[in-house]
Amino acid sequence: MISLLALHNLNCCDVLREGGTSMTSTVLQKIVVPGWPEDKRQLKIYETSDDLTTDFADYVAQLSEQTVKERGVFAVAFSGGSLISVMGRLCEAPYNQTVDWTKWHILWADERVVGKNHVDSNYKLAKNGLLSKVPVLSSHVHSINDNLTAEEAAAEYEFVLRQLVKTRTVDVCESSDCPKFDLILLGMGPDGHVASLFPGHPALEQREDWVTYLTDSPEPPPERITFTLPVINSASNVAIVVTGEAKSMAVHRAIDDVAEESDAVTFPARMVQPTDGQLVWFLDRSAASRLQCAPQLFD
Ligand SMILES: O=C(O)[C@H](O)[C@@H](O)[C@H](O)[C@H](O)COP(=O)(O)O
Repeated sequence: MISLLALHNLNCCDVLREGGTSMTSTVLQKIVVPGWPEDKRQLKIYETSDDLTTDFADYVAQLSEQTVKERGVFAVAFSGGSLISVMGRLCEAPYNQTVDWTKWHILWADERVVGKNHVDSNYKLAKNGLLSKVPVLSSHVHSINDNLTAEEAAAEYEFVLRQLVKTRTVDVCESSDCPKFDLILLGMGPDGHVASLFPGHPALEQREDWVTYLTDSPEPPPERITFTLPVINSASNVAIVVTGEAKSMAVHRAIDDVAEESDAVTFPARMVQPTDGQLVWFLDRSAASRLQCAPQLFD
């Protein structure tokens, strides 16, 4: 694994080269930025998708253990896409035995407004890829109502979320009054979208609602609901998992300091900046291949 800590002001950073630390990794490279809180932003780059998947499973399992100790529950929000197959590692030993699945409460950071059995359903994807294989309690799986319009489904999902916040099943963020998820798991599209927050779409601007809706998603299916940025940025932990060369330019725009200045307020993945929480990017080598902050990785 190659780990870069603290993503900004990388031009004034110290670079430390260390030996491999995990069983499968070959290189660990750590960039420490003076003045940047190392525990708030991390970028991890892996030689192989297998390295990534295993370290990601460790990360989720550790957060789950620590949070269950502290709060008695673990409130996590999933996205769709390839993230779910990465999460598949959690169904295997040792995680299937060591993770306290009965304490998990699961919501969706975004969902397509289709039936739960539809091939496009993020619920179905997560159910087949993870939830049906581990002892999560069905009463803790909070999926959207698939009998409603997108607008109604978003309003109802926000209501569900408000009830979970009232009981502190989902914690509350004191600075924003938004839900404070223990963990929000995101993928990223080649256009930089996260959850169903697409570049240039008004949903990206939404600051009042916790859950909003789209009927004109640039990517099919057109009708979706999504957490808004204030909810994502109020989480205790956010992980963004990205693999493949096709997303390397978006990774560059989301992370590098040299990217267009306007990207800070228009490029969704770059706008994921948890206020008090921690952000970890999990990348494979191909996805990281255009990162200017780490050219030494690719010499
Ligand atoms: O429902 C969705 O469409 C997703 O939640 C979306 O945000 C996804 O995570 C990205 O498009 C990346 O998907 P891939 O990893 O499959 O490219």
